[in-house]
Amino acid sequence: MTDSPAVWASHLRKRYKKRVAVDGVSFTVGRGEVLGLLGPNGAGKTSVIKMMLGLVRPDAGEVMLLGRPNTDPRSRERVGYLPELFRYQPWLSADEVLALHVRLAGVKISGSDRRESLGLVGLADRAKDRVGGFSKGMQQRLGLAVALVARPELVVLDEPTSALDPLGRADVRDLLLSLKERDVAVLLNSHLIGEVERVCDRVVILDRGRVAAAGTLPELLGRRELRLVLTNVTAEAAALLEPFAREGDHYTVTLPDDVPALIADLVKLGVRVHAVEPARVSLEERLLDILRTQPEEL
Ligand SMILES: Nc1ncnc2c1ncn2[C@@H]1O[C@H](COP(=O)(O)OP(=O)(O)OP(=O)(O)O)[C@@H](O)[C@H]1O
Repeated sequence: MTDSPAVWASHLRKRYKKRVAVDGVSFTVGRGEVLGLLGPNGAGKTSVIKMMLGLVRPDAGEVMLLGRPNTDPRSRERVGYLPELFRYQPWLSADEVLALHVRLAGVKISGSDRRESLGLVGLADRAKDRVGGFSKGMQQRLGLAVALVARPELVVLDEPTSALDPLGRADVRDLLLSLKERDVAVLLNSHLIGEVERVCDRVVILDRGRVAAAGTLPELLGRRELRLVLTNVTAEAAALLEPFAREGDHYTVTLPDDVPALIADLVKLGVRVHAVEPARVSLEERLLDILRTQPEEL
């Protein structure tokens, strides 16, 4: 079963009363792949995650988790989940919360492995402290430890860094990269686009319940650009740059095959070249582009 994808979701659909929250969403997450789920508020990301994990019943569609239909409880044995809204038993210590989840998962994980999980999320010295006294960020770290403790093959993280400080976010990024190295698949729902851009192999962009775009980062960000700072740009030189976007002396053009040749031609025409910088559209720019060009009524 290890050659089946970690997640295979096909044509998921969910309506809440009159509101269609998810409308025909399909995607896969490969083994060891980190898939980012992006989209504006209310796009349907959490609904997709909940249907995927069997927490919400879809109106239509199917899901296979780690090679088993998600209607089979065994499909979730090797799945770790950090929900968007988390709350752990305030009267338990961090270690007791982990021990409880290990028992619920029905796996054998030793006390030292539990401590290792707490160490991974920076809570090693708080194992015996009651969760009720934890800050929100510490509770989120604990949630990550809960998601990881039972050695999952798939980890589903719904906004895992919403309560974390910048250092905590960097820790989570490292954690995600180490999961990837261990061939653990990750589905990451995050509004922090920079985070998604840094760790995800592939991205699915949802808008109003539908997949607006999907692909690897190079596929989504394919358009490469060259940014130049130029003065003395004559009409003849400008023709060489077409099509371009201009802000003052800053010109953005499609990346040409031969950058030195373009620069040499510009210089020959008397243009003064102050800076040349190849650039790629950021995921944020691309996301806004995609969402703005979506038809109003889908
Ligand atoms: N239990 C529910 N009852 C009624 N409507 C719901 C329920 N859960 C979600 N919805 C609706 O479904 C739509 C999608 O919500 P969902 O929480 O999946 O979006 P999201 O992309 O995760 O949003 P956010 O980024 O704000 O967390 C929204 O219009 C929401 O109001």
